[in-house]
Amino acid sequence: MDIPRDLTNVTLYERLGGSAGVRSLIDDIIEAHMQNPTISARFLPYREDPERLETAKRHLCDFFAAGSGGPDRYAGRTMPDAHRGMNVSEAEYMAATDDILTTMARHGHDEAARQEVLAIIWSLKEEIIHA
Ligand code: HEM
Repeated sequence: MDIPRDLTNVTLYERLGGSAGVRSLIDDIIEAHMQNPTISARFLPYREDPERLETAKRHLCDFFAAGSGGPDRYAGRTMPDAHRGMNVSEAEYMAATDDILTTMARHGHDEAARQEVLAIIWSLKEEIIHA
């Protein structure tokens, strides 16, 4: 007999495709940041420093995974610490958010998943801008 699958028990992390899904999202989100005129200047220098880029991507993956119900522990800095001194503006925050949601849509993630991620990002706004 088929046991009906209760979709409400599927974590956001699983719906994002687990570790591999999150990694491919982060790769494409960072690429989008590098091509977004509002924030590219913040991210393009990382092209010249692949090791630093990889560390930042690893932290971003862990952060995303830990925040969406995955098994990973986040070992990066807190949001105010990571963005301190950058003086990130509201427009930059909106541009980054837009890249994240657009990339999720391109990866086929539905409205519900995008809304959940948006809610998390929104809750962090005050910790990121003008930190
Ligand atoms: C939209 C919500 C955002 C989230 C959830 C977020 C999250 C993160 C996380 C988890 C890290 C890794 C911290 C670490 O390596 O210890 C990070 C690093 C970074 N973030 Fe954000 N961020 C956001 C928005 C922004 C914006 C708007 C900018 C600039 C326009 C920005 C610029 C950076 C940079 C340059 C780093 C790398 C710092 C470094 O390697 O020294 N972030 N962010």
